[in-house]
Amino acid sequence: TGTSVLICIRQYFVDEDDTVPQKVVVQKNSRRGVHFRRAGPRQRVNFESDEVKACIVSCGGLCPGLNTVIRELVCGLAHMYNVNNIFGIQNGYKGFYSSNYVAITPKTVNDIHKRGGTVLGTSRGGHDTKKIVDNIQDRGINQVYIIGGDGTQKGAYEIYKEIRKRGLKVAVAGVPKTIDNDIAIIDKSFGFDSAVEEAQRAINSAHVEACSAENGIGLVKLMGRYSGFIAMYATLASRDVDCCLIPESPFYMDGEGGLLQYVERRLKENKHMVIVVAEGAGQDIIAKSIPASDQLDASGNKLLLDIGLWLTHKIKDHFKSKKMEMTIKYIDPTYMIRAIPSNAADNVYCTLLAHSAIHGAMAGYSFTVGMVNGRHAYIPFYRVTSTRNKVKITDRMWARLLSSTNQPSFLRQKDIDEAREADRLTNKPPLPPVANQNVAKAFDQSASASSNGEI
Ligand SMILES: Nc1ncnc2c1ncn2[C@@H]1O[C@H](COP(=O)(O)OP(=O)(O)O)[C@@H](O)[C@H]1O
Ligand SMILES: O=P(O)(O)OC[C@H]1O[C@](O)(COP(=O)(O)O)[C@@H](O)[C@@H]1O
Ligand SMILES: [Mg+2]
Repeated sequence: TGTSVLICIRQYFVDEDDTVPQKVVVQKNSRRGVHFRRAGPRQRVNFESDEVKACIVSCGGLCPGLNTVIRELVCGLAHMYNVNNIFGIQNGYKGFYSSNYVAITPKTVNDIHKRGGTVLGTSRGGHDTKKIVDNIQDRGINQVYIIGGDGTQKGAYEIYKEIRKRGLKVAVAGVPKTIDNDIAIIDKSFGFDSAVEEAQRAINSAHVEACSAENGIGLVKLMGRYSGFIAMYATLASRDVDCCLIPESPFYMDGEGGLLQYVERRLKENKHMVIVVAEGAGQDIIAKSIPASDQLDASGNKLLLDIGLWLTHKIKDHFKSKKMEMTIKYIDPTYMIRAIPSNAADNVYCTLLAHSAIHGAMAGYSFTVGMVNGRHAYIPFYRVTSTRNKVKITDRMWARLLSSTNQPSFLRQKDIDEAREADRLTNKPPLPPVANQNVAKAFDQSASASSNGEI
């Protein structure tokens, strides 16, 4: 009924009909395309302040900014909507049914944004939809804030569907977290900027080591299981990198146009070089020489072979066979990067995401919140979970990288054709799931089709 919305946000109400387009670059005669609900405070909210019992959980790997999101969810609920019944779920999804819920207040989270990690703890695996929703129901929780990556948002969608099935008045708000920046639809994920910035320190060290040796090579492995965004942006930011390898762009080692030939040429020209490799790059070529173990982590993610170590050995062996003096230093800064607190830009972004999530949950929506073309929007879960954001090697950004490093593209016509076909397929919108599950509103049975997150 809106009575609990405080004066301070009243003048900034968002019109219920405001939408954010998924695509801003279109052609003159393009169709209208997909639009999402614009995030922000509504005149009509679906909860009274004293009725709200909110909980917050963080899942998956660490990412700079997790504590900022937690802090701002708590402070935003308390200060904007006078909600004071807020609980932390410990150690990820399994904490819903295996640990005590911890009461949190603005006072207890006051300083946490200055620390890396998550004060709530996190984990992989342990998503048991029934047990989680049983606990939500038993404890009378009616707003669930879920911070996590692609796996976590899939889990949030399962929770949301179960809540709908049971007809509960519970809003589920997903806040997308991924240091790899691989979540679809959104412009970029929080923590990404901080990670790119911190990666510069590793690249600088690699450069110093490389420059100080005869034919020195500095090799840095950065995060990026399936998407090479951190590697690409860290390379573009640094200007010291001679070669960037990412999962999306296949490469080969031997022969004309191969990586080893390029490394040799670069050392002859420059006497040193820096290589940045995303952890998911070249997995297919390592698998040819080391039998892949096909091991999975607790969440079902494939455990990767260490491309950095493998490349180090291959490069060393190559120069040994050529009797050419060289030194290679391998740096893996993964956990040092993702454990830092978020930088100023990410802190602002985390704050806005948390506020947008709160406004949406107070209005009764269930969604993943995210910035889409610079505007905050409520995105139906299935849209963010059905595809993964990847570097498009047929796009201008990758072309910019190639012209900045001067590296060969390592691509054969077949690779380019495959990439074009993949782009064509990902540009096809995913089919909406079965009726009713597409609805971004968790309750309010009177809601018509226009209450979808997308319009
Ligand atoms: N398809 C899925 N359905 C339900 N829960 C999932 C699914 N995939 C992952 N999860 C759960 O989400 C959590 C985080 O997933 P994970 O892949 O480790 O990290 P992230 O969310 O950062 O990608 C884990 O607790 C995992 O059990
Ligand atoms: O060693 P862990 O904790 O499993 O994490 C490794 C993975 O975590 C990541 O940071 C991504 O984590 P998420 O899948 O949770 O977003 C990857 O870059 C890396 O592959
Ligand atoms: Mg993930």
